[in-house]
Formats: sequence, C-alpha cells, structure tokens
Amino acid sequence: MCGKAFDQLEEVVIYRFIVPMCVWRLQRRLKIGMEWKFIRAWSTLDQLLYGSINRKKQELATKNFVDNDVHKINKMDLVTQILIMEDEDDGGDEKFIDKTSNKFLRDTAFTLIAAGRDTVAAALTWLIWCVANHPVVEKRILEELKQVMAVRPSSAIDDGEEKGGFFRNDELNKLVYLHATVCETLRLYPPVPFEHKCTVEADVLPSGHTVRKEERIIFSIYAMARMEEIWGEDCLEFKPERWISEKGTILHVPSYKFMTFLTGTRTCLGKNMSFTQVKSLASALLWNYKFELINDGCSVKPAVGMVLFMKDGLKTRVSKRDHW
Ligand code: HEM
Repeated sequence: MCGKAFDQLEEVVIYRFIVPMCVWRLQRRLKIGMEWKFIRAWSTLDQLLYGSINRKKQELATKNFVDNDVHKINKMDLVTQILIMEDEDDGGDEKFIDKTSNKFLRDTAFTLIAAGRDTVAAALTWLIWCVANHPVVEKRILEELKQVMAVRPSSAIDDGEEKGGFFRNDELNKLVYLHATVCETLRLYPPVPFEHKCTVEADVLPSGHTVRKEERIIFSIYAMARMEEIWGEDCLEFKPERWISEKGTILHVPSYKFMTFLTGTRTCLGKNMSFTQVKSLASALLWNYKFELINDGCSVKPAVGMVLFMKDGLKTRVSKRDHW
C-alpha cells in the first residue's frame, strides 16, 4: 500500500511537468483528477509515517536515555537518531521526545525514503543487467572479490561472515573495479534521468543560450551520458575502465561532468550512502549468485518516469555459485 502511494506521488510529479501549472493548481483546489490521487496518496503515507513516529516516541518515552546509550547511535533507527541529535543540540533536555515536531520527523523520513528507495533499486537492476551482458566485466569483478576473500582473517571466517558472502566496509573500499562498474552503470543509466531547475534572474548560459527570469530548464542526465563532447567517442560503450587511472586507482571525475547525483549546492545528500549500498548488495549478489539473462524476445528498454526503471523489468535465471 505504501509502495503504491509512493508510485502514485511520482506519477503526479511527472504529470505536473507536462501540464501547465495553472491547470494542476486548479485541479488541486477542486480536488479532482491526478491531484485527487496526490491527496489520497499523501493521506496513506501520513497514516503510515505518523503511526510509526508516534509508536517510536511512546516507546522512547518509557526508556531513560543516559550518556552511554549515545555510543550505540549507529545501531538505532532513523527517528531515534534524530531525536537524540535534537536532544544533544538542546543540551540534553529530558523532554526532547515531546519537543521534536511530528511534522519535521514525517518530512525527514519521507525525504529519505522518497530519495533513496527506488533510486538504489534501479541502480542495482541496471548493474546486474550490465554485468550479465559483459562476461569480461563479471570475470574481473569476481577475481577482485576472490582476492579480498583470500586475505580475510580466519577469525572472520570462523564467525561465519564468509558464509553470508557479505563484504565489510573496509573490504568494499578495496574493490576498485566494482566501484568503477557502479560508476559506469550510474553514468549510462542514471536513476534520476532528468532534472529541472528554475532561474532566479535572466541570464546567459555558458552555451550562449539566453534564459528569462523564472524560466524552467529541464535537462536530460541520460542524454548527457551519451554525448561525445562530454564522454568522448566511446560514450555509448559500457567501459568501467574509463574510471580507473594508470596507477589502478579510481579517477576523479568532476560532478559537473558525472551528473548522476547532480552538482553544486543541491548535490544528492545520499551519494556516499548510495555507493555503499549498491556496492555492498552487488558484491554479495555477484559473489553468491550467477545471473543469466532470459532472452524472451523483449529487449530491455528504460521506462519513462522520475526514476529510470526497466520498462518490463529484468528477467534473469539465478543460480547459486558453488565454485568458490
Ligand atoms: C543511486 C542512487 C541515487 C541517485 C542517483 C540520487 C540522485 C539524486 C539527485 C539527482 C538529486 C537532486 C534532486 C534535485 O535537486 O532535484 C538528489 C537529491 C537528494 N538525494 Fe539522492 N540519489 C540517490 C540516492 C539517495 C539516497 C540513498 C539518499 C538518502 C537516503 C538520498 C538523499 C537525497 C536527498 C536528501 C536529496 C535532496 C538534496 C537537496 O535538495 O539539497 N539520495 N539525489
């Protein structure tokens, strides 16, 4: 129900890009059409988010937070972390749980779910597809993972870490080729395929185009990844190597060129978190399973939307790897 409500919100945001502002504003006022859908979706999400926040506040009100609990903050859920931070800002007032407004918590939770839910899922889906389509890339990733596994301390193996096939943060940092593969996937298949900005004043863009005050500019990050003048003649090729320097380290590419997370003051706040999530899941999935694409005659195409999903999903045959 919650997932459907998020999908509906995304649908309405696309609709607002297409129809004139006066039309959707009127629909909102009259509570009709797509705008009625928007109101209902918000009400579903509000029930879920406010319900969770109230339950968490009640639970925390019965606990007595002492200084030693703060060091456990990494293991806490989002609402608790925000409440603790608010408390610290206030010099440790015991009434912190009541004071943090539910609306603030609702908005924060919504932003993080909306920004991080589908984007990471879409990135991972395209990555699995790209790797399955490029056996040489898959082989190099597996070799890199094998090297990391080979130097894992035996204590970690005894603890059962190896059996789960998950890679720790320090191990993920060593995976240069996987990092490059993630960058290349995010370049060619940016989970947020287009963006819009609005001018504050009339101006002339570096391209020479003039823009009026309060003019809306929509630009395609997906198309920019396929422009020779930005990425060179091989811009259409899937080449993780373009991200690796001669010394074998990750090349720094400025964010105004690699625009997947945008650039400037409104850069994605979850950029690092996204890399960690995608690398952590991709390494565990590729290490443990083989993904073979099912050729059912349907070619994989991007769907039109706020988030770049595959039009008909990704069909794969998954088998457990047993050779490691
Ligand atoms: C591969 C995954 C992701 C991609 C490609 C991505 C991309 C973007 C882009 C393009 C924007 C700019 C939106 C705009 O200004 O119109 C943005 C903003 C944002 N993202 Fe991400 N994002 C990803 C994952 C995440 C995750 C996991 C989180 C946190 C849980 C997150 C949190 C945010 C937030 C809070 C903003 C708003 C920043 C602001 O307006 O100042 N993102 N993201």
